[in-house]
Amino acid sequence: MGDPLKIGIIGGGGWLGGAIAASILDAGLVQPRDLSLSYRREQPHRFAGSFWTTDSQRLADRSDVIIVSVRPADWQPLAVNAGGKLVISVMAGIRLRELAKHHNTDRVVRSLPNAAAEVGKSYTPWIGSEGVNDQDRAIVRATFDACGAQDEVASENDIDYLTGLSGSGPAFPALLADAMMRDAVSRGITPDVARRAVTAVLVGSGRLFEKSGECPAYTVEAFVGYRGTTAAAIEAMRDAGFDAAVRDGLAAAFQKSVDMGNSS
Ligand SMILES: NC(=O)C1=CN([C@@H]2O[C@H](COP(=O)(O)OP(=O)(O)OC[C@H]3O[C@@H](n4cnc5c(N)ncnc54)[C@H](O)[C@@H]3O)[C@@H](O)[C@H]2O)C=CC1
Ligand SMILES: O=C(O)[C@@H]1CCC=N1
Repeated sequence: MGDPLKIGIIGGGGWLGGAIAASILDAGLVQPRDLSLSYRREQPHRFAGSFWTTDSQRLADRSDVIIVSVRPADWQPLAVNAGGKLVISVMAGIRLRELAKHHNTDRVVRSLPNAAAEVGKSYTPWIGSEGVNDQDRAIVRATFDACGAQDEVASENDIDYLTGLSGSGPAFPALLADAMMRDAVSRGITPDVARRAVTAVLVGSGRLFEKSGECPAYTVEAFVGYRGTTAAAIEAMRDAGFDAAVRDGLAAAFQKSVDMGNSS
């Protein structure tokens, strides 16, 4: 890649922008002095040695790669001319064509990390426009490998679907954890014990999946095969509509991403 890479993150003061900044600094993909971050109101007290600004055009002018990490509703008023540079969007819904037009560049990437970027465990699907070259692809891979794992996917339709599945994904175990905790507390378990138990279940099962690499269906069937407490729980949850609730939730997220693209 030759000269040190200069990266700018528009919305670097936010949740995801800050997580990406921390990950790429930790990975040594960018040096603090070569990282620029823009914010809207109050400058966050992090990333000492990097360049903070409220002027996102100035950020773009001093960067080779511009990551756009503002909320979709804040993107239309964001007037930043990338002048042909590589622009990587992490925004839900916004399509490649609109990104290219809006930022005056044919080198655009649409990506969708998730909140686990904060702990280096995001999964990030992405797709590039025709103008994206091999060196750009290497930068995108390095950026999102630093945040966890990444895949280049075949279509923007895949991104719309994965926006719900993996982009929104960390919210779903949180939903399950919340439901489990509330049930436990309603049955007299102390909130402290309930929280420790539920957290251990989530972290432990995630690690088990990562280690074994086995298909979730196999794990479920193995538990069902015991014909014990787990089978009783799984069957009751399925009878109450668990699979349909997941399917409907993912369909709603997919449709929302498509609708956001249509209205951007
Ligand atoms: N948080 C998440 O789990 C995920 C978020 N995303 C996408 O990432 C983007 C950012 O989301 P979050 O970080 O969660 O939101 P956030 O609200 O925490 O961060 C956005 C930041 O952009 C700043 N901002 C807005 N307009 C600006 C401007 N003109 N110049 C400079 N800064 C500006 C805001 O002040 C805020 O700090 C969204 O488009 C969202 O769709 C994608 C995947 C996961
Ligand atoms: O909820 C959202 O719209 C964003 C995109 C995926 C996760 N957060």
